[in-house]
Amino acid sequence: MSNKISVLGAGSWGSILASILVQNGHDVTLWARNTDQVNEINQQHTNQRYLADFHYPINLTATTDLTTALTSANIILFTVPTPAIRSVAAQVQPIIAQHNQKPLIVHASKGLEQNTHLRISQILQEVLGNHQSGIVALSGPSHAEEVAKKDITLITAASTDLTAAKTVQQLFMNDYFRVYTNSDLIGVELGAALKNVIALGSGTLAGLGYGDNAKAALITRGLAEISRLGVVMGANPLTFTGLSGVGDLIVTCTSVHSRNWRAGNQLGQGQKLADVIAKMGMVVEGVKTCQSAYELAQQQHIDMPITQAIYQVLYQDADVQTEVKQLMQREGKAEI
Ligand SMILES: NC(=O)c1ccc[n+]([C@@H]2O[C@H](COP(=O)([O-])OP(=O)(O)OC[C@H]3O[C@@H](n4cnc5c(N)ncnc54)[C@H](O)[C@@H]3O)[C@@H](O)[C@H]2O)c1
Ligand SMILES: O=P(O)(O)OC[C@H](O)CO
Repeated sequence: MSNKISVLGAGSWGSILASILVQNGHDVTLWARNTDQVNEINQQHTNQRYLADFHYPINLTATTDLTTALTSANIILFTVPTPAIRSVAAQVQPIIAQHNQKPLIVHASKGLEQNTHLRISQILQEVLGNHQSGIVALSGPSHAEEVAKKDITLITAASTDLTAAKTVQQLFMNDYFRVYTNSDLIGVELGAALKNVIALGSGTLAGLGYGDNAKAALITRGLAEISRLGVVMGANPLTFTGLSGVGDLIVTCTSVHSRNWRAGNQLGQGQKLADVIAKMGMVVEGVKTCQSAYELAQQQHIDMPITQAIYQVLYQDADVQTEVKQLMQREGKAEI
């Protein structure tokens, strides 16, 4: 069955997810705020700033007009960075309030809101109000650059409403993109958000010249602290052994495609955070989410030493090498 899908946000992830949906036979409109970018997608079928040299399906159309993008959409996919979710949802809300049927709300973003510490589905629920079916989070190890090449990619569609998760699974499944379902929305969203913080740390270690032992140690102990916070927040600990947990942690902590890893790498080489972010020109979600994760850990009295060290570097101008030393010199502990 063909669906009418509105994809909000035309960065690397939104534009490639929109392409998959078009390839899978759906009627897709991509919404972006930048006119030049929309013209480029519609006329050249490229999006050079975000996915250089990739050609989008010719029947993928883009618009800067949100009302046009949302017209008769039965599914809305949010793919803007976390800090933009609330403002974009606030623009969507009055438009879909006029629709006879409530669209299914899906998001593919990875982060926690600053100050409120809310997960993305919570922000969407707050702004859009109750929906007939639950909000679905799409998450897992998936760099757009590899999906563009149709490399094999496996992700998870998570919702408290399994029917909604299965609908999203069917939308995206094809011979290179395989989607599982998961009812643990909290665990999937927390795994997605918190892995970006650990990936900043992994890049930093590489920038400082540490090797594979250090990387494996960081991934493993990073997973331990993600799970500790996740369980207190209501997640199923098993979710962190899945695609949105260890799967995404591995890819983001080891891939040169990762903006979070690359940002950390540059910090480890001594560059300033503001310069790193300015040069990236794309979202580095881990930076803002680190502050939320740090504050949540403080509030919940959860031991998250790696997140704390990264917070000190990002927000308190702490010396990176000193933070690594301090992590290593903590008192001996039991592993589990
Ligand atoms: N890139 C990937 O491979 C990938 C994979 C999985 C998940 N994600 C997640 O998807 C989300 C988006 O990432 P991305 O890589 O597409 O980011 P990006 O930086 O490539 O693009 C972000 C897009 O959002 C737009 N945008 C930003 N603020 C906006 C606002 N207020 N209103 C309207 N548009 C706005 C930007 O103009 C840009 O087009 C992030 O949460 C990221 O963690 C990315
Ligand atoms: O490039 P990053 O670091 O934002 O990571 C992108 C995806 O989340 C990887 O699964």
